[in-house]
Amino acid sequence: MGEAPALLVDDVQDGALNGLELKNGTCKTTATVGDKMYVIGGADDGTLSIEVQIFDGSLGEWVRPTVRGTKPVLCNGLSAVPLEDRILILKKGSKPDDRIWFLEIDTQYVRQQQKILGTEVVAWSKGVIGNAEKPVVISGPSGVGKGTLISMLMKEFPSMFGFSVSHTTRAPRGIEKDGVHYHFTEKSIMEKEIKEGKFLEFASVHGNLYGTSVEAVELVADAGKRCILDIDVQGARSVRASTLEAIFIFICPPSMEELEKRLRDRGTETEEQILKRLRNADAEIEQGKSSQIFDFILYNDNLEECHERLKKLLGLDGFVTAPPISGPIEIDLPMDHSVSKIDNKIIINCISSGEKESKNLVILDVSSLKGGAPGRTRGLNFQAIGSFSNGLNGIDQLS
Ligand SMILES: Nc1nc2c(ncn2[C@@H]2O[C@H](COP(=O)(O)OP(=O)(O)O)[C@@H](O)[C@H]2O)c(=O)[nH]1
Ligand SMILES: Nc1ncnc2c1ncn2[C@@H]1O[C@H](COP(=O)(O)OP(=O)(O)O)[C@@H](O)[C@H]1O
Repeated sequence: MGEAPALLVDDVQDGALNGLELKNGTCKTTATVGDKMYVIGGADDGTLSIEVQIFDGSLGEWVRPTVRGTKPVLCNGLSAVPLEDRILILKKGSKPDDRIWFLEIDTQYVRQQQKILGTEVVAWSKGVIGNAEKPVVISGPSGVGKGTLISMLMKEFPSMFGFSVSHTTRAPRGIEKDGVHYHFTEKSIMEKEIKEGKFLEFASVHGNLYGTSVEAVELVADAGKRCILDIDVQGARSVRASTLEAIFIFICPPSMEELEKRLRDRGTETEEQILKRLRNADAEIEQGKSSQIFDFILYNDNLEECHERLKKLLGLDGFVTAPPISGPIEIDLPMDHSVSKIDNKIIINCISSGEKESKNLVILDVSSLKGGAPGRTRGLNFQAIGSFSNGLNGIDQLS
């Protein structure tokens, strides 16, 4: 707190209004919300990601907040539009799927993090047009067949589903590969990363630490796929309480005897580990059936039948290959644009200077935002209004 700012207050006050770019060489923009002015942009130390500093007018000092989420990488310019609890950031000259970001300043997640850390917190979340398919959370006791069912689904629909690769402190089994089945890690490293906010959820299961990193879920979304998470009941509860909207499925064994048989026949655990897993299974099944966490309970008696039922509840029955996934719609934002806001509509006035200079409008509707940090902000809608040569003629169509 109170550290020397990369930019002086006077520079900011002279150089920029809300959302306009500063002209001091490094690409920065500002947004003022209440007493706080957020300076967002490239750090002067050559860091490649977009940094955030806050000038708190009520204290008269600069604050360097704790920044959660994956930071966007630098670009040729930024525009900022303050919304109620977050700031919309438009990146100029970036790839189409990397143009819309949100800097959360007072969302539920940010307030929760502030409470834990006792510091000022902001969080990044990438914006997604429309509603991407919800991730699928699969839980159930050890040996019930979660991994088998997930493999079958991914084999049948390889381009549709992507697996969230968890971190774990347990040792790899014979055929397991680091980075594919799990990120095998050390307890001290994982605990440090948990403190740094890199995990969407984590839990101690059968004596080891397991967790889903925000990055694991984002990598699947980046590949345009629907994310599958294989996590325990505690993890499912944490995800349920987070902003990640998902479908929650609990897999039950037909009987405890059959569960024990499957675990023993799998032959991957020592006797001691098998007994620990069986002891934990009772409580997991009870919680899975009785808690309000799960949307569906599937009994995995006959494997093929269970696979079919899983496909049915994911809307995939009858498909030989996966139905086309409605990929992210991309908006084309030219380098030159100006931004304004009317109610819940962000008006982006694009200027493209070709042979004949033309202008067009893109209207981003932010009235139905869903999700957010840690993870994507979904539910953005947009409308493009055709080229016109002067003024803001098209704007009448908005209000
Ligand atoms: N909370 C949480 N649980 C996980 C995660 N990854 C795996 N698990 C759960 O940890 C438990 C043990 O997993 P694993 O060691 O692979 O054994 P298995 O279930 O017998 O195959 C299972 O209930 C998994 O669903 C994670 O990232 N977070
Ligand atoms: N419906 C089923 N009937 C019989 N064996 C099964 C069934 N589903 C899974 N299995 C077997 O049970 C063992 C445990 O399955 P696995 O997918 O590893 O469970 P989990 O991931 O839930 O720990 C594996 O050897 C698998 O082949």
